[in-house]
Amino acid sequence: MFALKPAPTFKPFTLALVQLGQIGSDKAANLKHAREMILKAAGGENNAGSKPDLVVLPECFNSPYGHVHFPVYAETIGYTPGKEYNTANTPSESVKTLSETAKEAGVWLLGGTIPERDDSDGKVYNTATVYNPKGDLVAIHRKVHLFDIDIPGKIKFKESETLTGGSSINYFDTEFARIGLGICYDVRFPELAMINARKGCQVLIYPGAFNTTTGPLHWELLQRSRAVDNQVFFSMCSPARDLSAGYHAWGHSMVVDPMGHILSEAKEGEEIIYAKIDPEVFKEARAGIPVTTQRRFDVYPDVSA
Ligand SMILES: NC(=O)CCC(=O)C(=O)O
Repeated sequence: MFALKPAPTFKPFTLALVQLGQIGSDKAANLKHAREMILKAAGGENNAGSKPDLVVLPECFNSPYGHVHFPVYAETIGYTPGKEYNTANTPSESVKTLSETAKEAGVWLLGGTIPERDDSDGKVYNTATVYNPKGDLVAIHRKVHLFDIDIPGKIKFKESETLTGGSSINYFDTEFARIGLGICYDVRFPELAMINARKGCQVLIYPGAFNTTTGPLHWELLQRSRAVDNQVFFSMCSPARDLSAGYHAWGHSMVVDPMGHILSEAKEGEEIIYAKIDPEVFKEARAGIPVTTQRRFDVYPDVSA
């Protein structure tokens, strides 16, 4: 079992997902647009009725999505988990932009993912970065499971041509919840979500970019499954669909509650969606269907760690 500091008391909060469009080959333009949309999400009118506490961007928001692009757009972050990080001196223009924008907007920001080069090993990762409302970089997650698939006649994709998989499981604490991280294809591996849930995460959020083949089959199914099997809020934030791009993202960013209800869902285009996260729903789900206390680790001890 895990020796951890207790999770923060789960409090109501508002989540905003930015289903970002206009992601092209000009990184500076991508960053500029991302900044505008974060500020819009943080300041604009919304159906949740309050300023969001946490804003989320999609996977690979600063570059086109494809293995040939990752090394070209990769930036060095140099973040060590648990160590203070000075974003004022960061070599990464994406980290600088996200840090400044989180501070300007006064929100927590899960800044989607960017291709990250680790100078210590020269490897490139698909990495999510997280900022508090002061603009401090407080957590990263490197995509653990690389998206290598081949569905004949439909889609072939091989992130491992240029990316390396991360090797840690990550979450961050806010004043309203413990939030577990994953990235896109990571959602297909229930173990990752399960471990974060058992570490006390009440909410799991994965920037993602499914496609028009697997999206209609599994995007909603997997999110509702991870939500229900862990009795947590689960959310994925996609880029908008762009049929002129090399990769056609599915869109449909969504937020699911611990009973499997979809609280909010985008369509295909650029859109900001909001959801009120209510801890009562989490408590009621766990009290009514108490699987979190009914596990039989005596029967399956190999997954009890
Ligand atoms: N970016 C990704 O990891 C895509 C994952 C995906 O589409 C899937 O079907 O899984």
